[in-house]
Amino acid sequence: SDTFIAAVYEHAVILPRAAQETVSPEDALALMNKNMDILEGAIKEAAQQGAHIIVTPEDGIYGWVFTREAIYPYLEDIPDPEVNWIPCTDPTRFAPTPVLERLSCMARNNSIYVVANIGDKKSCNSSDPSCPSDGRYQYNTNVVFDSEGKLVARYHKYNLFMSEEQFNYPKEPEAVTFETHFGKFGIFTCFDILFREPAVVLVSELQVDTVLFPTAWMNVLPFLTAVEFHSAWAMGMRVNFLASNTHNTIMSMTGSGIYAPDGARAYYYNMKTEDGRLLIAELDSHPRLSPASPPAVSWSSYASSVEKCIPDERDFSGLIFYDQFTFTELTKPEGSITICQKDLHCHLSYKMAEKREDEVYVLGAFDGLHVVEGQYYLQICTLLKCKSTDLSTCGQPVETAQTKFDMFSLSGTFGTNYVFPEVLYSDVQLAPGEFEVLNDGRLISKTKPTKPVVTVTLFGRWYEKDHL
Ligand SMILES: NC(=O)CCCC[C@@H]1SC[C@@H]2NC(=O)N[C@@H]21
Repeated sequence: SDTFIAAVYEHAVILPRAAQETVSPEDALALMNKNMDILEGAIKEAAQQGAHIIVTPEDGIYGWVFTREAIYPYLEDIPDPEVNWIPCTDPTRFAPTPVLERLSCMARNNSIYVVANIGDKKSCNSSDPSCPSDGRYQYNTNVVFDSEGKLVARYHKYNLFMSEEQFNYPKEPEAVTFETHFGKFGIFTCFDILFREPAVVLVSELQVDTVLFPTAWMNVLPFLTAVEFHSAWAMGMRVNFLASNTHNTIMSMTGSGIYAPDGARAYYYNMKTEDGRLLIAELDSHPRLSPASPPAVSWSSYASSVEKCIPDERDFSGLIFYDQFTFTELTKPEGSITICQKDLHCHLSYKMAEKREDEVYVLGAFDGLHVVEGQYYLQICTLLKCKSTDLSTCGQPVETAQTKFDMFSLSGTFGTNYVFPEVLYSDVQLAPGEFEVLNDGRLISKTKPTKPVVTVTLFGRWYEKDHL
């Protein structure tokens, strides 16, 4: 088919009463069934609305903050999909797997692909020198069932966040794909998105059309809020991206979406209530073949051609999420300015509808290794609103703005081809259809931006530099 209907469900997970305590297998299953009751409602509704596939969140069936022992009763031994198995019709073929059986039946009974995140366990012994002392590997795992309930994909998360002490790393990254009549799919989980393997391999080498992305994502402004970063990854990598987040406002977890390469088709961000939400939208099955497919981008072309920047005494430093940026203030209502850090030169042309006295914007550059919660090399050019008119607040999280821009054009001399374009309006709103990336690397407003701007950012990841 040329198009398909995608669904993602943001789920307010029912958490175990004390995730640090070990419960019986019966109590573990009872909690998982409560979550699956809600997921089943969403799956039925999605199927009724014609969806071909639905994604549910990471940790969506049992929650988080477990110890290694406490999560054990929640785990099932998930076979390799090669075994060709429909748990719904053949539940006793392997060791008891009530969660796989129920998920498989939800897919089969509703004729829809179902994507879920659960825990896998694999026993091992001393013949394996890496076998953990408790005699088992435990993996954070995504599973996919096709519309007949067959297990078609199993993916073990490779980039665990802050080590996720309850889980093991798989020995090698797994690039998991499967084919459907509505395109080729790849799958990875949450923190994986910041690294080359398996995320970039799936898109750049295995050429998937759509990425399935269960996540439990804590939002961090100004660049790493879920809807902002995940939609930017879809655009930068030129794939469809189905992001299903958990919903827990205390943990700043909200933000799910159905993203196409040219912008969001549907998204949900809600820090006001504890409601989950089903999103449904139509996507191209093969977005690269679509006439709307954005062109390949030469990211540093434009910025390399403009006047080089000369450090100015008014430039200053500030931290954004532990990284030291170099900033320059936008002092005029319109203009063209540059800022540099190391090899990265960032260039901005802009026009504000009016220059307000009570809001300050800066252009910032960062070229360096981010070292908090994992190491990853970044090159970032950003236009952003400061928290107050005091320049020492520039880089602190800001959600709202009142300044409207008539136009913006942002570019940088990136050393990497992996650059994710972000535009975030006031109140954590995206700007689908209102901006684009030109093939010379400029991120430009297509029309006059309709809402006040919080940030316009080119977020570059330079994977080769992570370990230098
Ligand atoms: N479950 C996960 O793997 C969560 C990782 C996503 C967190 C993103 S990536 C780095 C930022 N730090 C946060 O606290 N949230 C952001």
